[in-house]
Amino acid sequence: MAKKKAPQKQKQPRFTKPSLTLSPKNKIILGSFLFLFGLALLIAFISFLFNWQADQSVLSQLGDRETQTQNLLSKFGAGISHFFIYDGFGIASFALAVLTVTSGIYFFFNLNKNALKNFWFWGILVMIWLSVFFGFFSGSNSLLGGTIGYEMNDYLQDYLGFTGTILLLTFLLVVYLVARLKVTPEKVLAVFRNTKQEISDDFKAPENRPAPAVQKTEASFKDPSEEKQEPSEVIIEEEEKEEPSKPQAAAEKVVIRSEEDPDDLEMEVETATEEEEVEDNLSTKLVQDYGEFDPTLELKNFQFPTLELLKDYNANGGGITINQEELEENKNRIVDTLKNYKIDIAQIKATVGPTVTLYEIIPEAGIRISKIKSLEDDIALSLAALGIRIIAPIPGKGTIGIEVPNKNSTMVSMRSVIASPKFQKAEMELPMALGKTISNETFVVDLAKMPHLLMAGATGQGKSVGLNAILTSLLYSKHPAEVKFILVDPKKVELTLFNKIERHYLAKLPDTEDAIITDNTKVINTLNSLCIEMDERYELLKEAMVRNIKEYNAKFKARKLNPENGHRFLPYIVLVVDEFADLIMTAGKEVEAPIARLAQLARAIGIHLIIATQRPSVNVITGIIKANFPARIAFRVTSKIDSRTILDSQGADQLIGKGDMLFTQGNTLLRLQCAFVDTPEVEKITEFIGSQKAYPDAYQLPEYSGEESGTGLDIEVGDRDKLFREAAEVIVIAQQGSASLLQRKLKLGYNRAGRIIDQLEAAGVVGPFEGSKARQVLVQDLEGLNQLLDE
Ligand SMILES: Nc1ncnc2c1ncn2[C@@H]1O[C@H](COP(=O)(O)OP(=O)(O)OP(=O)(O)O)[C@@H](O)[C@H]1O
Repeated sequence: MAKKKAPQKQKQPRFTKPSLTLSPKNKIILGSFLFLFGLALLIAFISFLFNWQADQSVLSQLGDRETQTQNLLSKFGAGISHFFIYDGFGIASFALAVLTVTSGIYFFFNLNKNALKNFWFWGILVMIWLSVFFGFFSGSNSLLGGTIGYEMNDYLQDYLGFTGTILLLTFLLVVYLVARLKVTPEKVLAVFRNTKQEISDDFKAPENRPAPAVQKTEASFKDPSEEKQEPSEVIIEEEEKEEPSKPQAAAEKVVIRSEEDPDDLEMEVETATEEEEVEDNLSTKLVQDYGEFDPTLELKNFQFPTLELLKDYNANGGGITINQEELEENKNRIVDTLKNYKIDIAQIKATVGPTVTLYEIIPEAGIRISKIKSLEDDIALSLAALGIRIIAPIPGKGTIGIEVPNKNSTMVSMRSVIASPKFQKAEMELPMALGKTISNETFVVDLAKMPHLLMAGATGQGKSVGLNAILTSLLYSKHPAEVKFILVDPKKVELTLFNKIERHYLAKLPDTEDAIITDNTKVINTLNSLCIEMDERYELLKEAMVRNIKEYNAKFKARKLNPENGHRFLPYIVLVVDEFADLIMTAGKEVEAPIARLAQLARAIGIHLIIATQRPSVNVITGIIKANFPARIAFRVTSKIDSRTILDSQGADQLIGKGDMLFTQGNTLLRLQCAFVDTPEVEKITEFIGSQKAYPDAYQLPEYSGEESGTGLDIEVGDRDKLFREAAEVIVIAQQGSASLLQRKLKLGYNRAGRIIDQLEAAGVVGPFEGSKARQVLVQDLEGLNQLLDE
């Protein structure tokens, strides 16, 4: 299949690296020299075979002009042939001549140099092998192996003996056949089988053979019986290809005519040749010259935060402590309680986690699961513990689970999850180390796969810590070039620490001061701007003919997308809203609509949303939002109804708080202990990052001026941009009022293009802002424009 050609308008990069590669002209000169030199070697070698004895006596006088030699290339021929054949590798030296001729052809036609290197490598090996092999016969003819072949053969025979040398040469031959000619036992067998098949086919009657369609057509002109007796030979002539630049899939024409009867009707057979792959030359060349595009280059000395910045909470005490007494006591209570209700247990097993212990029981046959489930409160009463959860049955296992909180829970430190191999080796786009599971395994998920996360929990149950844990995970795994955060914090205090990494990791609207958004009206603008970014990204993906951001960035890194056409490396954007309820209460539909739109569409283009709320009621987490957030985290909530709103099932109301949480990605519920990261730790991390070299500014989101600022523009004529007139013409000709068009055509930044659009609106060239659609152009043609502007 033909690969996509590099964009037509691709230009040479601005700086050209001094290159050692030959210019096309020099390649032709070198190619012809090598070709002719190789040819001279061939002629000299062949001539040497016949005249070597005659010329041998004059070898010492080759410097003398009067000396006569028989070699076709005279003294040069005699000398060089003697050097290579007699003193060198014997007749195997012909390989050198062939290799030189081949090199000439390769340079002349500028063919793939890697293949040439391969030729030389294997050619030299074959030459040495042949020379050693012919060394066996050097006694009878000293030209066969040459002096080197003879000596090497002699040397090998001294150490390995005659048989050993033969075995070694055979082994090397096998290596050559397998490594170079790719001969495999299967292929050898297939060749044998084919030959056998052909022989047996020959014995079969010709009419039994399925004749190719073309032969059938030809046969219809002849007497079939005649043909049966004397199958006429056909000559297949390949017509010279007239136009080498014809499309690759063009059919190859073959003329078939009978040799017996030259007057017989000629028939043209067309067979479609396989489409050749069009090498994406420019991108391959760019990658060869400059290497793959590296998005991290601008901050190439950026250092990821070190583990030392995180506190080691388990340093003295370490890990989970198993309290045998507590386990035994709980087990007995569970067994006794169930026995009171006439439920016998066949087996019981305990898994101790950081905060809860899971008791898995297998009841005796005939016990109804619903009966155990209904005893939840009774078991909780008898264990005198909060937060007991019964999972009946545990999905994927034939057991019933009873989760009982530990008396002394163990804190899961952020350090332990970040240091775990699971996180360190995670091959994910946006890895998040959320915490540890009940079996004490580190739990890491990919935000890019989720693709959006809804987080809820009553106040003080660990939401903010959870958000910090997620952000910390991303800071520990992603370079500032790869991910950008938009932080919305109506509470104004939770995420302020991240201000320090504004120019590394944050994204914001142009011309705004704070990157962390605390004002609800700004949230609306940011969300709408993010929608514009989303549309732009989809447009870029469409142009690049890829389906998602991963493929797009891979293509961009391989330099197959031209930055001059607006293509750029796309970082992931993670929008974090700390208190969604507050937002929806004040802005309502205005935020719900863009959030729903982003949630529905943004997954492919690398925009992911994390939304946290204290109040998981249905007017906050509306149906449309819920439908688009399949991944959910629930910390402890106060009522069963809230639990249902977040998880679609109860359970979150039975959690014990302090980071105890339930996680779902649409199917099963998983109980996790969230990793704990304290404010001073976050502060240290952000300080560590913030003190390093940063980008000049935060990542700029597309400008969105909001509806109210779109009207009543009053821009002085003198304040118009220098490119105002040119921009107006571009817009009128294209009849499309979009800033991105100006960006592309006039190579402007987004801000300047946006400003020009505002000026065009004020001048009456384009209509008002219409959301993500292009503005209406109010002037029909250039004449109209001139008239308008002259006024
Ligand atoms: N994973 C955890 N491990 C241990 N303790 C935790 C964990 N998460 C939270 N806590 C404890 O709970 C307290 C409150 O957590 P956090 O501030 O995250 O609550 P919140 O849900 O954000 O509350 P609010 O909504 O009022 O901001 C923390 O100060 C901490 O002591």
